[in-house]
Amino acid sequence: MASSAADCAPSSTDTNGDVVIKTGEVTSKGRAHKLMLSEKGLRLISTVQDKSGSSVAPVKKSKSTAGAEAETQPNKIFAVHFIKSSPKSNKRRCANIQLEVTDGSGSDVWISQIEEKRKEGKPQKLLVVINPIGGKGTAQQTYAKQVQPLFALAGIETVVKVTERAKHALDIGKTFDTSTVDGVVIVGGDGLYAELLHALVLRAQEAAGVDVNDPDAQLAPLNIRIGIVPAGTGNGVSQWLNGNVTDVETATLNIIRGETNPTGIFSVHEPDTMLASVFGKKPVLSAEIEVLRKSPQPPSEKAGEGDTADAAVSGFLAKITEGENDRLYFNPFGDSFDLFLLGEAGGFSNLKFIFGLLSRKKSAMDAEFVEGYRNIVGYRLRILEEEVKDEAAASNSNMDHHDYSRMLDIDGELLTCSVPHIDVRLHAGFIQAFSVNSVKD
Ligand SMILES: Nc1ncnc2c1ncn2[C@@H]1O[C@H](COP(=O)(O)OP(=O)(O)OP(=O)(O)O)[C@@H](O)[C@H]1O
Repeated sequence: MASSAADCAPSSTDTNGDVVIKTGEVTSKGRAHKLMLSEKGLRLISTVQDKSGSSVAPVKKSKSTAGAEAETQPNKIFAVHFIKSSPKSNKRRCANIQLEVTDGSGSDVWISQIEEKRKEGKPQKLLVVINPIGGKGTAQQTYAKQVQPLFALAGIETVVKVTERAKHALDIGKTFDTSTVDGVVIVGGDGLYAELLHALVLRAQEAAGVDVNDPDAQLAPLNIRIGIVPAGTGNGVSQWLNGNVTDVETATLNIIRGETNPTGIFSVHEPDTMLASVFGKKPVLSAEIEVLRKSPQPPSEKAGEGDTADAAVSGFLAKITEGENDRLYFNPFGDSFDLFLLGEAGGFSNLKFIFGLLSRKKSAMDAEFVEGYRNIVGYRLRILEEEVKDEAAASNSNMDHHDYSRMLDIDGELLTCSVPHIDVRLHAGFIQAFSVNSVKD
């Protein structure tokens, strides 16, 4: 019978001083290792060295021998799914390793003890919201083939909802009893994520009596963990949260691992109304800007002189960290953000900048027409209605300048302001997102 971690009294500590729960002998691809489960997790330590210092294969069994043993002995083979990091690229990727127990014990004991350890503070039950038409339209198949099997292996129970129409996620977020689950996971793109989050944020504020239309209101916390499995087109949020990759299995394992990091959201307001709460946004308009900085000024105070600029036609914001090797990192975990306004450089230069930014090239930031406001917590845009500078908009016969100047493109979704100014605020660390914080400072 498989024992639990509680049955196994810790008897020693490892070299890092962490309490060891269980050790044993295993082989992987014929090489011998010591397997150690400690308070910090699982470690595989190579035990046999050849003259050159690399591991050798001390155990070789014919297939028939292994088969015969399997009939008479407890199951010895098990697989461990894990995430490995690449120090060079700073990317995280999932991997798995097959281990064979060689010390006479069975794999069941290992599986149950690793599971016991994994479960501490980890999600047991999740709401999964799938957008069947996001991205390539294969989110349901992706979930069935790659996500659900890993959740099942980890013993995670799921409540699955497939969206039936646009904005359905808003209704799910408004009505689903989130106290019955340990987290909400979306299988879709940034749009679905923003919709569900928006509904959950509004609901939490309503319950706490917070006036969401006040840009400077302190939002009530969202007491539910959020995760995202990439199945959209852009998948920017998933990339930022999951160690710079848009890989389905890595995202799924991050959710199973249960690590969460406090992650910021933005709210976008026009006077008296909260238009959206989103992860990032790209306003497309001509405007004056007033930037809000964090302390020493309280967030509601205006920025000092010199922080007001005008004539931006579009902007992009995120907290951007410059790493090694011409790399940029988008950091959703910071307590401030950087706003970049794109001047009138022409479509190609703007596109080149955005492409460089999305490809995370540090050199993209050198473009002369980019005006950066670093370490800010919010801003106000006053839209210059008489100075719409986008020729495409000006030549669009279905839309006059007034309509266009009040239109916001928020992650691909168009919203129209009823008055010509908006407020944008960062709510730093507002949600607990299943994620790895792989951003280099
Ligand atoms: N069943 C559905 N039918 C039609 N539209 C839907 C349905 N489910 C969700 N949507 C809409 O799909 C839109 C986009 O979804 P999602 O973000 O998942 O994918 P995407 O746009 O391809 O990816 P990304 O936002 O990362 O670029 C959302 O605005 C949502 O309202």
